[in-house]
Amino acid sequence: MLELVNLGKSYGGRQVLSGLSHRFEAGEFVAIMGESGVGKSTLLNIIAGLDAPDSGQVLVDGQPMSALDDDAATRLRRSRMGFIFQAFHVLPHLTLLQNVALPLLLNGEPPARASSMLAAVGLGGRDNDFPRQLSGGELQRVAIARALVHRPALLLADEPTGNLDPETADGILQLLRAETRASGAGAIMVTHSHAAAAMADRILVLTRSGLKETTS
Ligand SMILES: Nc1ncnc2c1ncn2[C@@H]1O[C@H](COP(=O)(O)OP(=O)(O)OP(=O)(O)O)[C@@H](O)[C@H]1O
Repeated sequence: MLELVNLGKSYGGRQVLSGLSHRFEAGEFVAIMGESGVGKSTLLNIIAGLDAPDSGQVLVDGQPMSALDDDAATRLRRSRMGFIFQAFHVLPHLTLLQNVALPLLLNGEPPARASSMLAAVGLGGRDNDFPRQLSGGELQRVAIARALVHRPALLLADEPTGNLDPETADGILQLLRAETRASGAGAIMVTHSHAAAAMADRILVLTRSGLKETTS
């Protein structure tokens, strides 16, 4: 469903991605690992359409993202993708419930599932709290609930368990797996954690020469 064709990206004359091609199948859970600074977040941002490649294409269901106008790209992201970013982008003036319900509201769907998603990430009963009342790990769990609430076809996650203790991280990873399996969603998860990567269907390592499959 998602294909990267010959992607190139540089910042200020420094080449980060070069000639990167890869095909992700629908419904597979893929972990991307690699050295700090190699371009993992850059790649995820390009897939998410938040950053543009200098060259090459991102194809979604065979269609180049670059061929979509801004409205169509926004609709595609909003309805088909879920995002968990390193900076959680939780909106401070909305309650936790309102934050999690946002993707449903933007897609014109009833917000019924938002409260149960908060409970699923261990924040049951805190619907009316505000983000300022939460720890970093709790905020991350709100971001995870929001990324999954509209059952996206593709989940993009940048270090989704980076701020969590090992036990909470394990619970969240199991939730990510269960939710994506239940809805047939694919996931691309950038992580430095071998424990997190171990639950993926495939582990890819990003190096200067591209994405390489690994068995460990
Ligand atoms: N907006 C930007 N402007 C300039 N340089 C950038 C920008 N975004 C990323 N870079 C540079 O691109 C390189 C790759 O960054 P990126 O965040 O993608 O790496 P990463 O593999 O995700 O690293 P980490 O594992 O440390 O999070 C880095 O050298 C970074 O400084």
